[in-house]
Amino acid sequence: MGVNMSNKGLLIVLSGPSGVGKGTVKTEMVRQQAFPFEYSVSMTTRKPRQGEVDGKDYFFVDEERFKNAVANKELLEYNQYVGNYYGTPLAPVKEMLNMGKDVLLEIDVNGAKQVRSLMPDGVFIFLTPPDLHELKHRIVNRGTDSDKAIDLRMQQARQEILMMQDYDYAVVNDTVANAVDHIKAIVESEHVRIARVIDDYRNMVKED
Ligand SMILES: Nc1ncnc2c1ncn2[C@@H]1O[C@H](COP(=O)(O)OP(=O)(O)OP(=O)(O)O)[C@@H](O)[C@H]1O
Ligand SMILES: Nc1nc2c(ncn2[C@@H]2O[C@H](COP(=O)(O)O)[C@@H](O)[C@H]2O)c(=O)[nH]1
Repeated sequence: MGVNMSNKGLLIVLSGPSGVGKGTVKTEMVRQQAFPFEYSVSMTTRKPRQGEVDGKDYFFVDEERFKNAVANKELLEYNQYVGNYYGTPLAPVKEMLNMGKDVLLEIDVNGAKQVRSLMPDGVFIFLTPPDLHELKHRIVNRGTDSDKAIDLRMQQARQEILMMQDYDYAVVNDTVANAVDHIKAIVESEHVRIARVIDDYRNMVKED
């Protein structure tokens, strides 16, 4: 983890297997106003689920539009996941960070790896389920995926959980309240850490 020495906002990458509760935890952080952040709305070729709103949950696009976005370098990262494309529009992320706002990305582990190599100053948080049985229970209970899609998501999850060691922090989503508190503490301590490093450098320059 590097230190962001500019006045830019903090990039917060929340990743972890599908169904662990990333979206639920993010929504609760917004509801509680746990800390100020902007949410990066991803682009996807997946069809909207019931209740999902274009431009709020995702930008729902067809494959041609997605491939154009890739070709035009409009995406910070992208990945194909269980038959659909998902990617992070770059311009709004850059704009928000430049305005000094913290930006939260909620993306899969493959995308997080790409972001890590491009923006190592971010804070990378892996949300993990208490166990795989509970993960499956959550995906099944969500009621949005076919049996085949559930099997594919569980197969992916087994691979993804092994990548936890590449993250700055792991947070167990046992209860949503615990996960929110833990993420809030991580972001706050990250801001304190950055402020301390900047102060140390300022003092060093003064003393010279
Ligand atoms: N701590 C928790 N305890 C019990 N159920 C939870 C918890 N967190 C989330 N859930 C439930 O698990 C299901 C999956 O949650 P959610 O859709 O937020 O996961 P996700 O990680 O965002 O998934 P995806 O990456 O596929 O979008 C939902 O039905 C949600 O209500
Ligand atoms: N690499 C990216 N992964 C993303 C992005 N937006 C969401 N996701 C991840 O995809 C899977 C499936 O999501 P679902 O909404 O179909 O359940 C899940 O792990 C998401 O976190 C993105 O922009 N880039």
